[in-house]
Amino acid sequence: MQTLETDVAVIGAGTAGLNAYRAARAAGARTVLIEGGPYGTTCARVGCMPSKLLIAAAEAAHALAAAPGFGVHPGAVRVDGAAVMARVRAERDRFVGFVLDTVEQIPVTDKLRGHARFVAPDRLQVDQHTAVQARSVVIATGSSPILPPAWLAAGPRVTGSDAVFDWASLPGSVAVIGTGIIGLELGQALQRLGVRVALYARGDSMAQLGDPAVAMAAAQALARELDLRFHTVVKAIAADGAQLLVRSRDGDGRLREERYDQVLCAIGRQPNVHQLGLETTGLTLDRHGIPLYDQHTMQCGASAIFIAGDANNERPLLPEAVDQGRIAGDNAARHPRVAPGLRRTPLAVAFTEPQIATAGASYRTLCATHADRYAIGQASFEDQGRSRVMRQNEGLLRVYGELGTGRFLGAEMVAPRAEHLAHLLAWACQAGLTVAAMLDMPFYHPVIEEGVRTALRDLARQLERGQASPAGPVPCCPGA
Ligand SMILES: Cc1cc2nc3c(=O)[nH]c(=O)nc-3n(C[C@H](O)[C@H](O)[C@H](O)COP(=O)(O)OP(=O)(O)OC[C@H]3O[C@@H](n4cnc5c(N)ncnc54)[C@H](O)[C@@H]3O)c2cc1C
Ligand SMILES: NC(=O)c1ccc[n+]([C@@H]2O[C@H](COP(=O)([O-])OP(=O)(O)OC[C@H]3O[C@@H](n4cnc5c(N)ncnc54)[C@H](O)[C@@H]3O)[C@@H](O)[C@H]2O)c1
Repeated sequence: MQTLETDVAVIGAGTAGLNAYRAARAAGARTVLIEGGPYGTTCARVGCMPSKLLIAAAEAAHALAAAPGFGVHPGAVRVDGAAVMARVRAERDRFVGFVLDTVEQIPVTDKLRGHARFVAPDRLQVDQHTAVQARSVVIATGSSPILPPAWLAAGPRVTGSDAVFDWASLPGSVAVIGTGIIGLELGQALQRLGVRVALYARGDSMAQLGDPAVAMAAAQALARELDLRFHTVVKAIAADGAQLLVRSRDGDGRLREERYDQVLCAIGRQPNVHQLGLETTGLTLDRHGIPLYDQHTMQCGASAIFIAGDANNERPLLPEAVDQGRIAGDNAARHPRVAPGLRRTPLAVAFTEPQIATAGASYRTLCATHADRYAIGQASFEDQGRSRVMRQNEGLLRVYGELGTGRFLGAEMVAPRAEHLAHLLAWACQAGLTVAAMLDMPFYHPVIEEGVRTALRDLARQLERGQASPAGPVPCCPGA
């Protein structure tokens, strides 16, 4: 057993960990980066990038399927599943390669392989080979898919999303459990690539949406092409020859048994904090076992331990892992002189079609923080000019503004090209613009952004009237 002394130890060489490492080094600290799994990051290996590669293939197939609506007839479309998956893997490997190059450039003496766990607040045990004595520690251990053992017992055809990107070809049928971002993105992509897909949702939530009106619009839009089973509980999964038998019960109590080639379990991810020996640190944990921490410094209590990225479950998204990792690494190096870092306006995009996006304060947050002190404006995309031109005229945008000040607070939407609308709105939010100031901005024609203007005009009217919502009291019931 060797002992290693350092200023900062970073646990996890994912996106948050790599950024923490760089920031700590830039602040002049001796830093050790500890990785227990493969290098390459979740984003590049099994997250953002391979999922968007699969979605890109699905968009190509969908564009052909939608072409006759414009009078364009491409002929018989054939999806070569093996070729689709080969491209996903090849491009994925290329993205992973860039990360591996970065890791390769880190001095060997700064890298340690193995799983780390605390044995004291300032001491880590890495596998059985190294004890690390550190002035500060950054926890950047990421998250893992939740996979119920009872479902996994049905065999290797029950998987989380990680396994999808290693499929050699496309299966004939997939049951997707969960209508969070992963379930919807992958479920729709597979369906568009010709796979028979059914999505099981125990409630009626849609991705990250909290606004019931937008969630309903999203459900309506996606149900046009997807077999969405709301209020349906998966009771059991069993092996059935080469297939899987899925037993479910719907909201009316009806039992169903159906066969699929694969089950994709997308019921959420949990932070990797439970095998870390946190009980030896004296940190106060929340009810999920995550240390309490300051969202501006990433510091856990008054300790020299910092937590960043999916590990803290605050906003488990790539840009957040970057920012939080940087803040945590910088403060770990400077401890005890920690300082708040830049936390940006929340922004999240689900790459479904239509896309689902949230920017600024979410509906659920406003219900908690603003109660009846905010108004809602909205715009439907059904008759929106440019959306109709593109035959993508579906969706709903709801924008929120503060009564009294007229300040723009946030938005939830299901809309064509929502990734761009959400950026626009998040920037306005972070700049602290009022709704009136936003309406003074230029809008071209014909563009989807004109839908934003329609919603903002509606919001301006509601703010003018001093009303909490266009249709009476705002139904503040998260998940409704
Ligand atoms: C299918 C999918 C699609 C996604 N799409 C998007 C998207 O489009 N846009 C977006 O913004 N976000 C997306 N995300 C989320 C994004 O990928 C994550 O938020 C981000 O990668 C988290 O980075 P991280 O550094 O916190 O964790 P990771 O990159 O997972 O890094 C954690 C590292 O810690 C290591 N580790 C864990 N425990 C220990 C230990 N005890 N000792 C040593 N090492 C340890 C792990 O091996 C891992 O390498 C997606 C996620 C998934 C799963
Ligand atoms: N485009 C993106 O930015 C993107 C894409 C993919 C993933 N991600 C990140 O990954 C995280 C994890 O995604 P996710 O979709 O796995 O989790 P999620 O938490 O977003 O959604 C999980 C869903 O599964 C449902 N669920 C839970 N238990 C269930 C059960 N027993 N049966 C049926 N449904 C059940 C939940 O109600 C929820 O709707 C996301 O929160 C997001 O931060 C982001």
